[in-house]
Amino acid sequence: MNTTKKVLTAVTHLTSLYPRQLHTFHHHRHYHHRLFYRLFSAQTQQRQDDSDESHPNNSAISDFDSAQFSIPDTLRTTPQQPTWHVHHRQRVERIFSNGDLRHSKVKEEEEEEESRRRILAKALLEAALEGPDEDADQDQEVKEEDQKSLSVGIIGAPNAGKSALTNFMVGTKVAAVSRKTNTTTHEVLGVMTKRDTQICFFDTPGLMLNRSGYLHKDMKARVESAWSSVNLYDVLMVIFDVHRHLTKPDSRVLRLIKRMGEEPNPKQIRILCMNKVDLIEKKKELLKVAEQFKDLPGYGRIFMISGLKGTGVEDLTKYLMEQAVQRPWDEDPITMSEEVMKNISLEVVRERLLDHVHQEIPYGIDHRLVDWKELRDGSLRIEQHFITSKMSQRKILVGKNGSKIGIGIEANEELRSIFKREVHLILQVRVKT
Ligand SMILES: Nc1nc2c(ncn2[C@@H]2O[C@H](COP(=O)(O)OP(=O)(O)OP(=O)(O)O)[C@@H](O)[C@H]2O)c(=O)[nH]1
Repeated sequence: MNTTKKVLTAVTHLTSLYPRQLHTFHHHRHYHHRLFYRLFSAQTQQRQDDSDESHPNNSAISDFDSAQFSIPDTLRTTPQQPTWHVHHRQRVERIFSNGDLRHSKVKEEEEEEESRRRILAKALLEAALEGPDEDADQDQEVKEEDQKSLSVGIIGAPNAGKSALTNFMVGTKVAAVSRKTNTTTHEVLGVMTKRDTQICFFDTPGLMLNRSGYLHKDMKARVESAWSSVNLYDVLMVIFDVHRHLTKPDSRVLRLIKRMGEEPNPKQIRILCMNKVDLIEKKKELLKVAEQFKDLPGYGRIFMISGLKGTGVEDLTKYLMEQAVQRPWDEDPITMSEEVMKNISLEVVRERLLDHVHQEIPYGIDHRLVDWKELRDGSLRIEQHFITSKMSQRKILVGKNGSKIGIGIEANEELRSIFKREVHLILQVRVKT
């Protein structure tokens, strides 16, 4: 857990404590006050950034605009000021305090202060007791002489699950980043940097064998150079779809597995990954397959995994980490071009949307990045629009009374932690007329 996450966890815990605190320590009048405070803070807020109000897209009719809702600043320890006019507030407070406004206000403030102090002390204590922060050292620079590296070539038939597995290991966003920074002959599928170790995963496309287990003649020259470079990886991971192998085996895949495992390569560790184990109901079947390949001396280990669900992936990652050798890293783990960041911002919102909508984003909805601006304070203003021609689709995206606002809040938090800076994410759902 990185520091931000740790603080967020502490503060989430802190906010969840609030209702209990209200019942335990505060009398009902105070409770009403807090309740109204909450109602006030749900009112429309003024935009705080220096965005251009006259932006052409902003003037368009929008059915739902997340900018109209305040994104809670979870790290703030003092409550946000209500936006209702002070007179309205005082009137409401007077009703609930029977005119004894001053007295109750002082008392409330004292109680609030006391309660804040307690909660903060508790949260800090919990954060301190949580033990060393696993990812915290990732923010620290690792000296070149301390760096360890491992290159892993992944080989398998199309659809074996190479990308899904790499995505699971390194995180989708990181994979997307490294795809773009790739400069090698083989495509970089992903880069995982943990503590002093960096693992680069490479795809090895076009390395298919013909039915007799040899290279296709027509592509021989091109493919041969690819094959020779396969030997340059520290680890070669042969991956196959075990479900397909049990239901509709492909002789070419079988030959590939056999050929790679025929004999040990003194300069390379080879491992065999039986992927998509989640699709196999009778787990005994898996043992049969493992049995089938156990006598191939070329493989140091056989792993049973599901790259999509994550089964067995931790074990595989641990194994790979242990194979890393003293060598400076190849990739800068944190460089991101603006183009990549833009794609990430779209991907994160789409992911969140899928989580909330529980179905595919309806066909025909246009999801666009309409504005990307770095503000003077270093924060990012990102505006994305969903454009649809159907009211029914608008309902799916917006939810009842804008209940899907959570999408924007969660995506905003995630982007903030990926980009390591403040993010103002504005989402709009618009109906084409
Ligand atoms: N059930 C299940 N499906 C998986 C798993 N891994 C991958 N898939 C699915 O298999 C399909 C192919 O996965 P990819 O990761 O794109 O496969 P790939 O090897 O990168 O494919 P190419 O890019 O064609 O070489 C996708 O629909 C994945 O969702 C798994 O562990 N379990």
